[in-house]
Amino acid sequence: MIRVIIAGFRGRMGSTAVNMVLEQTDFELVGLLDPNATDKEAFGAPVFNDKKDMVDVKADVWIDFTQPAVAYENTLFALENGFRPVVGTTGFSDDQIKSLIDLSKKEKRGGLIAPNFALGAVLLMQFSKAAAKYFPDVEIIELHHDQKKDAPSGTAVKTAELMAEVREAHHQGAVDEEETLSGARGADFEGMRIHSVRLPGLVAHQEVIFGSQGEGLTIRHDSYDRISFMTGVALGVRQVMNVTELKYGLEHFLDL
Ligand SMILES: NC(=O)C1=CN([C@@H]2O[C@H](COP(=O)(O)OP(=O)(O)OC[C@H]3O[C@@H](n4cnc5c(N)ncnc54)[C@H](OP(=O)(O)O)[C@@H]3O)[C@@H](O)[C@H]2O)C=CC1
Ligand SMILES: O=C(O)C1=N[C@H](C(=O)O)C[C@H](O)C1
Repeated sequence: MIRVIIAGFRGRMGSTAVNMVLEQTDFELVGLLDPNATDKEAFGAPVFNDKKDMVDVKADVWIDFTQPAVAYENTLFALENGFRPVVGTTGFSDDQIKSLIDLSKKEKRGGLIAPNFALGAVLLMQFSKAAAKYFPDVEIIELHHDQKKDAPSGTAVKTAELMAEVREAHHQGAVDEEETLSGARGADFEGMRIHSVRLPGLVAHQEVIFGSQGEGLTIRHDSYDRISFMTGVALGVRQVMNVTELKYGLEHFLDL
């Protein structure tokens, strides 16, 4: 049995993850965290309001779908207290990811931070990296529900990071272009522009648009339902049991 804690269990993703964990015959839900929960128990597991009260919970994995402001401190807490983090929460800085990987190696503890657990989104990122080698002029449009706290999305940032590995940084668009309305050209990641759309009705979507001489290429992924992330979360929970360091990106556990 893999004993699992879920932080953020009342949220959109956390509640979907509760259902997923309860459905797996090799997972056991052993703890739930939410600062504003009033029940002492839910889904047969104890509920905590403060992570400091969870140090004695016997758990193997800490699933985290909370919010960007607490993602780093929660992951640090998990690693320091013997829980393997499987984190979907976004908003980590490069330095934070690096320091968490260093700590996990020191502790010899497996873990995963995945900006996107949907298998199609992971493929989109890999395909985008392959395309950027030959199509270095590229813009990202990410589209999400209007309650999302961070922009750009973690997926858009990771996509840009992967493309930056094979693409030389350069300015895109006219050298003398001018924004007559501030922000019109979006965020700038080494010259790649990232545009964030927030609308009710959306879940999570991304287009990566490449342009070249006389041709274009568009790669798109859609999560229509949060169930789309659960295959990846379940895979992550099982895989972190077999490794001794924290990985950044679900691709590390896929045969690509
Ligand atoms: N990697 C992936 O595949 C995916 C990642 N995400 C990311 O997951 C995160 C959560 O998204 P979503 O579920 O939509 O957000 P929600 O706002 O629906 O849920 C977040 C939950 O976390 C709770 N929370 C806040 N602070 C803490 C804390 N310190 N400890 C425990 N729980 C806390 C909130 O409680 P309260 O409301 O009471 O404050 C809320 O219930 C976001 O960063 C999002 O970008 C989302 C989808 C997929
Ligand atoms: O907030 C969301 O909903 C999502 N967040 C992640 C991100 O920022 O990339 C993953 C997915 O896009 C859904």
